[in-house]
Amino acid sequence: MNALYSINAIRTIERAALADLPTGTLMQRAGREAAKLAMSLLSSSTQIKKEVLVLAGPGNNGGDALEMAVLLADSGISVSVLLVSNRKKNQPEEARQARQKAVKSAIHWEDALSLQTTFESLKRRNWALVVDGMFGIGLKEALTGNRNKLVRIVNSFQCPILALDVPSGLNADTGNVVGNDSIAVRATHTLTFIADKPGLHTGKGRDHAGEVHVASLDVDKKYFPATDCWLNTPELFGHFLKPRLHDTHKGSYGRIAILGGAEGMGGAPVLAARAALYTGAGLAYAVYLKNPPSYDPVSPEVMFRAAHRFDFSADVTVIGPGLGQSPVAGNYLARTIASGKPAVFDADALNILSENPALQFSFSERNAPSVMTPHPLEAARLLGRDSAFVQSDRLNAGRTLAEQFNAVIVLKGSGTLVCSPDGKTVINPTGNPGLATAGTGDVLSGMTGALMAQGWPAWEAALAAVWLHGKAADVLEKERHGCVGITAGEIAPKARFLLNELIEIR
Ligand SMILES: NC(=O)C1=CN([C@@H]2O[C@H](COP(=O)(O)OP(=O)(O)OC[C@H]3O[C@@H](n4cnc5c(N)ncnc54)[C@H](OP(=O)(O)O)[C@@H]3O)[C@@H](O)[C@H]2O)[C@H](O)CC1
Ligand SMILES: [K+]
Repeated sequence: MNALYSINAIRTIERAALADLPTGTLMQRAGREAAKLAMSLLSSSTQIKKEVLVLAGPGNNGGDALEMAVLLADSGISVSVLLVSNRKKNQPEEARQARQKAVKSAIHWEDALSLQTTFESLKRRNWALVVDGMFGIGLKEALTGNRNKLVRIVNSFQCPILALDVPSGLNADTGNVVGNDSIAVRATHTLTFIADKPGLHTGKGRDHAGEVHVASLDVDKKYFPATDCWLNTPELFGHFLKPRLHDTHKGSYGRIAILGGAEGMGGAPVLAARAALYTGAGLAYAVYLKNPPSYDPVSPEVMFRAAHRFDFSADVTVIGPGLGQSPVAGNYLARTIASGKPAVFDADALNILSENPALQFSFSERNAPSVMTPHPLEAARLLGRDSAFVQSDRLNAGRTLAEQFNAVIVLKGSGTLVCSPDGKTVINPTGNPGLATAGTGDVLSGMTGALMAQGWPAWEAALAAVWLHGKAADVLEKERHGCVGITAGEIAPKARFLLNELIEIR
């Protein structure tokens, strides 16, 4: 359903399925599905003469592209193919057969020998659609030389770009561009084969893959191994979306305390506490290390306390928003870890933790439900690495932290990950760059804590909070005609609506 599979798993499935099918079956199916999607993209093009450029690589990804090109040409569409590698040796058998078929079709072949002239002519033409069938899951190294130049040209085109299986240059496991600072196709649409892949949805994946479509190629479910990786949907936390009973009171929905608010950062706990109330917590305290305000006129429902009067009796503590890294903050972090109560660890709580091996040890010994919500730099500090390391393989970083700290990890960023200590990974598809603004992390930690305070397990609370937080930003983006200028305080009221809507439709 929303399962995601690694390249290795896809290879295993493909091998098993191919062994039971005549040669070329899956490639022909891939070509047919690609032709269908290409036709539908062309049908919304306003161009009168609809010319399609197909880039076909040396392997089976190129074979898929040629199967598709033949079908388009057969139906009267003007198709030009550029063979990205003319190599005939070691060509996979299916790809060789696809090329033989293509040679006999009405395809126009671009000159692959005088590439510089060809590149110049490609730039001048007004394509209705470009299909990227250069490289799929077989790409091994960065795209260099002429391939790099070609991708640069393709990325400058204004027309729809349809990537087959994976945008060339993107690692389908990690969502990183192969060769780090190299290049990958920026597609508007990706048609991925057999099953969906994690790298299309996290890191750089979302920017490169565009709208992702999955074509299973009718591969029987019996070939699919169990997976531990999914895209986030409300089905994953649906069990806890329950209407409230009349005979309940505020205590039934939990008390949450947000611990932070060092000098100069007093807004962060308020944002988190408000978000907790909007997500249904019965009572929310904003606990300040020093000098709490007496009340917040905008949200007088939030109760303010000084940390020295806080006794960790709340059902859930969220520690981190505006916490700072003072020794006092460190003491409260140690007490939260030792409290034996469910807790969410965010922001400076994570920074303090990353510098303190003794705290890390006591953290890993905790038995109470724990959620950590690092952004890539905080995750990097916890791992003793840099953020480039985290971003180069976000799944690996999230899974490592979950195991190391025995906590649910929410690794924020494009395609936020939720990882559990028992190895499950969920990638969140909601959200947009409007969330890249101050305070949105505080809102997320407040929302997560609020669901835990209402009795949700840490895993489902994190999944729901991340999904609702992103979806709220998507709703705001639609309403405002763009994602620029979304502010953190706007998110929780929208998330409240979405949460109630999910409960209602269940
Ligand atoms: N087999 C089927 O029926 C189906 C396959 N599908 C599609 O197949 C691809 C995977 O195909 P594969 O041939 O394994 O790999 P690719 O086409 O992605 O690319 C491999 C070729 O690319 C060369 N290569 C790799 N990296 C580079 C690079 N940096 N620069 C230049 N060339 C590169 C590689 O050459 P080698 O010499 O290293 O072997 C290969 O020639 C999959 O993505 C699907 O699109 C479908 O699933 C349908 C069924
Ligand atoms: K591709």
